[in-house]
Amino acid sequence: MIEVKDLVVDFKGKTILNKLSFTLDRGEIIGLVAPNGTGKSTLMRGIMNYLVPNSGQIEIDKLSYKNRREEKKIHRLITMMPDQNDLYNYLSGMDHLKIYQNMWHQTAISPQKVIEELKMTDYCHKKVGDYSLGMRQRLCFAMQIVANTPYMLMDEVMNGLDPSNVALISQVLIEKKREGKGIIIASHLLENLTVFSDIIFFLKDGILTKKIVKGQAERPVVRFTSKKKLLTLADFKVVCLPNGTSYISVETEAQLTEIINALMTAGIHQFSYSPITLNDLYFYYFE
Ligand SMILES: Nc1ncnc2c1ncn2[C@@H]1O[C@H](COP(=O)(O)OP(=O)(O)OP(=O)(O)O)[C@@H](O)[C@H]1O
Repeated sequence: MIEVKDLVVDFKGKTILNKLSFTLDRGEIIGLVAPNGTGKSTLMRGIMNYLVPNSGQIEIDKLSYKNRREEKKIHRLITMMPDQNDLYNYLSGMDHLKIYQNMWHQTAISPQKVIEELKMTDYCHKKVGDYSLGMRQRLCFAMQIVANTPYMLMDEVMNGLDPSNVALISQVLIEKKREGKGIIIASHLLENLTVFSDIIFFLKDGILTKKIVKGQAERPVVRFTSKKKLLTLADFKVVCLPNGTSYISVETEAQLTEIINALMTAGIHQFSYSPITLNDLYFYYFE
């Protein structure tokens, strides 16, 4: 289990993480959502001990960064997905995978198997300098999958991938979860995060403010767009999002009927009724 307790990170007097706490079990995926520059990478770098937090505790399977020996043990248990800038243009994809296989020889799986699974057979022997953005991204993901550590941190794993590759990597993530991996994924592809995450956290003001749990339906809402900005409708509070959508929360069936009648009376005939979406929640929390 990864346990983060009261983590504080300040940069130049600005508090980025402010007593942030959470736990991650093996066999669980946490999705991390926040606007650019909020602290997602800082949190991951803190968990990897790539930066020294101002205060707080980080434990990984009860090990902590208290000395070099424990740090080495931790880095056999956890990897952060490499960044595209870490790749060597003059080496092939296969070379990179072999380096990772050697470095994490205690846990590593066969690069060949991963290459087939990620459909990289056609290009894995070519030099990385000739790869497209999406090919490089798949290689970074493949490197972490080869290392095969029990815990994996992934910052923007879907960066630059087309929809087929997003679907492919989502499937691999689900498989990894079934194998018992504990994974944290920061992503701006909100709907995609719901495909594999067990819990999605919104990071705001240095803490995890909103927790969305898979299988627990969010409150239902009636969503609509109207030319005129409405603040209320028949005594119901209307929430106007900056993406042009408005919604009204619905608590009972009777309320639903009342809201629909009010919308019709106001000349609004197009609306939908469903649990609030992750996109709507994002705008509600961050705009
Ligand atoms: N080494 C550093 N020194 C000073 N400030 C830093 C440092 N690293 C990050 N920051 C600042 O901390 C804040 C959080 O950065 P971070 O990279 O964690 O954001 P993020 O949520 O991962 O963003 P993105 O979605 O763009 O990747 C930003 O304001 C950034 O400028």
